Amino acid sequence: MGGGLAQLLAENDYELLLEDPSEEQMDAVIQSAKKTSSKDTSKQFSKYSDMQKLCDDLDRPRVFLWSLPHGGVGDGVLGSMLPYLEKGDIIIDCGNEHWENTERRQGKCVTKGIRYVGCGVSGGYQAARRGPSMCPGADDETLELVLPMLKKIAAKAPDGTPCVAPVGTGGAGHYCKMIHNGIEHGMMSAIAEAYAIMRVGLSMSLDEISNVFDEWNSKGELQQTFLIWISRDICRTKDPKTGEYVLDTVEDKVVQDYTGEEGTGIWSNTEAVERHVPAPTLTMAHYFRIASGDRHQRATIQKIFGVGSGKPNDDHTAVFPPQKLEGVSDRKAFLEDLRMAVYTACLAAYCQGMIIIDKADRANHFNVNYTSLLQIWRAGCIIQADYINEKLLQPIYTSKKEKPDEINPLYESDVANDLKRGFPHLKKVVAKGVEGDHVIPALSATLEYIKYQTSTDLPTSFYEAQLDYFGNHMYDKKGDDEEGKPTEGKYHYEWKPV
Ligand SMILES: NC(=O)C1=CN([C@@H]2O[C@H](COP(=O)(O)OP(=O)(O)OC[C@H]3O[C@@H](n4cnc5c(N)ncnc54)[C@H](OP(=O)(O)O)[C@@H]3O)[C@@H](O)[C@H]2O)C=CC1
Ligand SMILES: O=C(CO)[C@H](O)[C@H](O)COP(=O)(O)O
Repeated sequence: MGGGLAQLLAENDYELLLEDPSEEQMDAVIQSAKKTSSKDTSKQFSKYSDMQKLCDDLDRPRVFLWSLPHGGVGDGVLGSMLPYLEKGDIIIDCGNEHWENTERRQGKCVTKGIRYVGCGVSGGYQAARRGPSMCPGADDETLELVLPMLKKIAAKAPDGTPCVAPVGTGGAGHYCKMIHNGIEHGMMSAIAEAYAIMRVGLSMSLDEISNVFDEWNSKGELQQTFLIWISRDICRTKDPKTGEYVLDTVEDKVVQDYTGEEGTGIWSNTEAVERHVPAPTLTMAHYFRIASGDRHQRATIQKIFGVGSGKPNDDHTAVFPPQKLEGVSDRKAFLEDLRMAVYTACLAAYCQGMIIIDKADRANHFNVNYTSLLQIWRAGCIIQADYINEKLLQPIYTSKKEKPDEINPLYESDVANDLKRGFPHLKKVVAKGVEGDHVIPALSATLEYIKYQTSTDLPTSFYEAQLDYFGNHMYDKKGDDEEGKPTEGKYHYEWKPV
């Protein structure tokens, strides 16, 4: 990511002083720039292995931009620079850093007059090279200083507006990028689940599935959705050396949460729970990927259930294998159900993410600029979804000039209508999927979400009774609920007098 951003900055006429633990990596960046740049940028790069020398050689005001693994690495790099930094220097942290680390570092820097920007970057390594979506958070004055440079390199929406804008103060940029990734995980899971339904449930070939994704991407509610258009490409990509579909060679495990490379999935779900925001599309997608990550454990459990050898590499099977869907006489109609089911899950993921941001915004005084945030997500990012962003969410957020106490997309009739419209399609897909033993965690969780989030008659009356029975936790009587925040119940019943 850092290498791509460096090349992009060079192409935009900036001079780059590179620093990396590996000289080879710096050479690779310079070589890549030679091959891929629209002009000769080789004279704009120089390599450093000594932080003091790099700091001395940089023109004032000095701007440091890095893209590092989160946590200790960033702390270490900042620690190695701090002795040489001065008032007015600017650091732009483009990694996926935890927002609390960002705020801690901002606190550390501010005492020396150093400006620290927490800038989430999205779009992957290719966008880093050609134009990413960038989500910077810091005080207004600092953002004003860095925006001209970031605007030059950021992705541009079709109307030319750069996908970078001031998002908020403190750790707001990294916070919003973290939730971007949470939304991304919900969307990815729903699409992966739909892929398997088509492949196994409808016995479709990869080329056929690719065509379906292409159609979904071309019009309607999933139009210009990054994850749909890359799904089209993933399904049709063959390795020219072997003639095999690359997808058919990919093992079924997502390991990022185990390796500690990334933390955004864990953090966004922890945030949801801690802020009391039901976000089941995000959370079920996350549980699904952590279950997938430990293939050895799955194989062991499978053997105990009486299937397979227990060795992760021997088998690609299941105790309850997904089946061809029964009773789908009209494939075209079912594919339309599937399209709407995926759209509904993607929309729910967006809503859940926006609600988490809203809660955190008010609790942490981030002062999030939602119009900026949605502008940032218009192009160059993984959750680009034109209909959801431009047709549904932008009108809602731009109409709220005076920030109300709470911005909740579920309170908005256009979003509500779409979730209502998607519900019967999602229900059909989930019902068929359940019948055929398909693995559909994000889709089924979204169906449940829509049901419970729109009901005032839930089985949780029974749950509350259980809590009161064993724990004297108190309950409210029907009709007692007061407007406002949830409060402790007023009644206890001696269910089993001693
Ligand atoms: N990959 C992606 O699609 C995206 C990644 N991100 C975020 O960007 C950041 C970088 O990701 P990515 O480029 O994929 O990761 P890489 O592992 O490719 O790059 C990490 C960089 O950090 C350097 N580094 C590692 N350890 C140290 C250390 N102790 N001291 C100094 N430098 C160190 C590495 O050096 P060396 O090259 O020598 O190993 C490398 O240059 C992460 O925070 C990631 O979450 C954000 C959006 C998209
Ligand atoms: O930030 C990203 C995209 O937006 C990166 O691709 C990141 O590596 C994805 O990791 P994770 O799935 O663990 O969030």
